[in-house]
Amino acid sequence: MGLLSVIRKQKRRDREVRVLVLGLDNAGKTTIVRRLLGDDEAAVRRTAPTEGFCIRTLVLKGGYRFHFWDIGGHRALRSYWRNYFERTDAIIWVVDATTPHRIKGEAAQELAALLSEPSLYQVPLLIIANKMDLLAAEPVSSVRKALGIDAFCVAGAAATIATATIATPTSRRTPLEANQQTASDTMASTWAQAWPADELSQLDGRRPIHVMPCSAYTGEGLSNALDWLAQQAIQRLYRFDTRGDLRSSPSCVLSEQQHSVAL
Ligand SMILES: Nc1nc2c(ncn2[C@@H]2O[C@H](COP(=O)(O)OP(=O)(O)OP(=O)(O)O)[C@@H](O)[C@H]2O)c(=O)[nH]1
Ligand SMILES: [Mg+2]
Repeated sequence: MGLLSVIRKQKRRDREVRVLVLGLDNAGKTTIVRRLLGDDEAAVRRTAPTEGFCIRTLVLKGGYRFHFWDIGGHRALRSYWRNYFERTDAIIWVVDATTPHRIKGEAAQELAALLSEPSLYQVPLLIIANKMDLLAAEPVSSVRKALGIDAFCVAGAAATIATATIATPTSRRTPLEANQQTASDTMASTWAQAWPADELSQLDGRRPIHVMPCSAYTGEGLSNALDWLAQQAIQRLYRFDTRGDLRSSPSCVLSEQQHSVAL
């Protein structure tokens, strides 16, 4: 039995899932993790740049322990990212949707490097287009385009991609979002169909990628994002479990632990 198989077997027994939360500095990684963990409003809204990393653990229904490794995204820290790649079960890549220039340049480059990592091959990737509460936020379709995700498919990087949208209040819509109003409203009512069951059974040998618009401030979109991630990660590690108990929602959170380390 290979080492990977041994590790997988152990993880399955322990129901441990390791999730790397990566992205450029100021993207909103720590805010997202705090929102997911249900921290109080003051803690969610008052973050400081992460100097090293912080591990937060969510226990989801079914006893699955999701360890979120929130790692600092400042340029000086990025060379340390690879120290955490080993035994990763899922990646959350966060972008600040109000910074199209950074998404197209720095973020796209870092993401491309990440996806070419052999140790992360086949690891599910959730891309969060964050800060959708702000008027300056680009629509998720533009974020996806700027990141160059489609090119990974064309280049044969074997990805399955789905994109979802959230319905932004009309008063807060950017001109671009307003143009997409009809499509956006339709998608918002079909969240559950964003990743059909068929898709899950076809993922062997490929990397599932999902692009989700969210606001860590309001929490909008995050529950659905976690839901997708949980299903992908668990399906990958524990493929014999049923999907019935994987539907995550805040009520599925049973406990949490915290551990921080500065580099
Ligand atoms: N308006 C708005 N601001 C946000 C949102 N998420 C995060 N922010 C703000 O963006 C800034 C950066 O957030 P962090 O969560 O610290 O960013 P980070 O990605 O962890 O940054 P590093 O730790 O430096 O890598 C903070 O001022 C947050 O309050 C959001 O959804 N909406
Ligand atoms: Mg941080």
